[in-house]
Amino acid sequence: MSKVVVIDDDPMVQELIAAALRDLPVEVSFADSAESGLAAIRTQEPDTLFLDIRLPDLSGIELTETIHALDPKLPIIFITASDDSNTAIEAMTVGAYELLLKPLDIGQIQEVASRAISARRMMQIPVRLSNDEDTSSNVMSDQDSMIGRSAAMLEVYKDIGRVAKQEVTVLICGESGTGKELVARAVYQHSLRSEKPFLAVNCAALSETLLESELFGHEKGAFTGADRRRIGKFEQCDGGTIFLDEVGDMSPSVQGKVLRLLQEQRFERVGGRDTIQTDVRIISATNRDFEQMIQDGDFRLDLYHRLNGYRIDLPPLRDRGDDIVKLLDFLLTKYANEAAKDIQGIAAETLELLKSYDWPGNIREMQSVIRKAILKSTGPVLVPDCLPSEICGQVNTTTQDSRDAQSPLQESASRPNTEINDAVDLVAFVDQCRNAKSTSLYADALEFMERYLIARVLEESAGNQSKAAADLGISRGSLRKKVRELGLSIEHHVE
Ligand SMILES: Nc1ncnc2c1ncn2[C@@H]1O[C@H](COP(=O)(O)OP(=O)(O)OP(=O)(O)O)[C@@H](O)[C@H]1O
Repeated sequence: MSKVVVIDDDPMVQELIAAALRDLPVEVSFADSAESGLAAIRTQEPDTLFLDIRLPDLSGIELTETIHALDPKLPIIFITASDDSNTAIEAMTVGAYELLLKPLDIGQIQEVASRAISARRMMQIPVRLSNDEDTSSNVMSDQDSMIGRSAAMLEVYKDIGRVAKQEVTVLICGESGTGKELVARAVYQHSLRSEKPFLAVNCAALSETLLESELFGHEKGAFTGADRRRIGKFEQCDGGTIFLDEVGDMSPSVQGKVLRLLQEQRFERVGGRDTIQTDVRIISATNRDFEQMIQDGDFRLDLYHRLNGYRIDLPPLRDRGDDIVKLLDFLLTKYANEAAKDIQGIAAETLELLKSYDWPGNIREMQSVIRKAILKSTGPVLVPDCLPSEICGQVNTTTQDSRDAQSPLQESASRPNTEINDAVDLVAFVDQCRNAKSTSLYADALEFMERYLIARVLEESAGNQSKAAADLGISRGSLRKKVRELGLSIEHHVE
């Protein structure tokens, strides 16, 4: 469970933060002075800190230096009553993760705390490159493991070792769900900047204006809604590492600005005149075909060369040979433990089906399939009935060779639309989760509902992403991200 410390002498603020964090899996401790706060940080070793800018014995900004000496990567969320942009700037330049203005809002506290805890997790939880025989014994350790000892994965581990300590940019390419974020974290954790922050930005999740402001910051009045100056990630992360996820989704204007930053290590905030110097290492990742994007004029060749100081290609799961079985073993133990179910293994027939499936959503899809199979299972061994029909059906009708020869469109035409059919009975799904004593019912039910909704809208728009995104009221980038996260496939719906 993550730990949060709140240093604020206002009991109302303490109460509000306690109420906001009540439903999150966090343990919260409170302190009302700089001195007691420091003691709490020493004993609790928190993952995130809420810090009042005005404390009775010292200012929060002054206290930050001591806190950073204790824990340089602790995300600090400053709380301030003043809407004074100088305070905001000072807070961000001493290394604040975020700044909250009073009056505080419960939803905002929850959102910022979740982001900070996840940022801390990325920096702190070691990524273990697992080429050991025994994967299941490591399941309970507090590490994120990259399972796999296939020749292709050993090359990836070697690449990480070769490049981590070099001060060059790294470009990680691979299909969705292949582990690009884990690789980025492993590079950072083994780098010379591992004691400095690591901040991730998903370039597909934000509109062009918001992405530009997220990366470079903005001046007050730079655009509608810019009601105060904001410090961007490149300024905030000086000395550290920025992970640009889905970098292929950047608009041409943001591409131009990132290129200049890479060439000169300088930039201006949106709407600003001051030139800001920064020193960041960029690791980026994409699941798009860069060569094709460059040919089509969608990505700048000069920026590609700058981002590609060293390229790591992650193989799709279907090309990782025996790693599939190791991953199945790892995930089975992990999710059976989580669901507190006594699952002893996978039936031979089920294993054959899982081995011959082509896993278009890679490891993320496998996680989802195994979690659901465990929930569905009524005995100690996973039988084919526990698998979704696209896995059960496929092996009976096509051999591996004939499938290799099929185009995605032929393949989708031969598949029943199980994403929609499997997803209609929410009541039965919730019943199954309750019977299995699931401890992640909320997340599971939301995923179940999203899967149905997105598959249905994609089906109705015949795979037209712009139309589907407009109908859902989300950006195309967010739609693509959701499709990937849920292991769905857009081609599957194209007529
Ligand atoms: N080799 C591996 N062993 C175990 N788990 C893995 C491995 N690779 C990835 N995972 C897990 O699979 C999930 C997806 O990984 P990750 O987010 O790194 O993929 P990604 O390539 O960045 O996906 P996307 O392109 O959709 O952002 C994560 O939960 C990650 O921990």
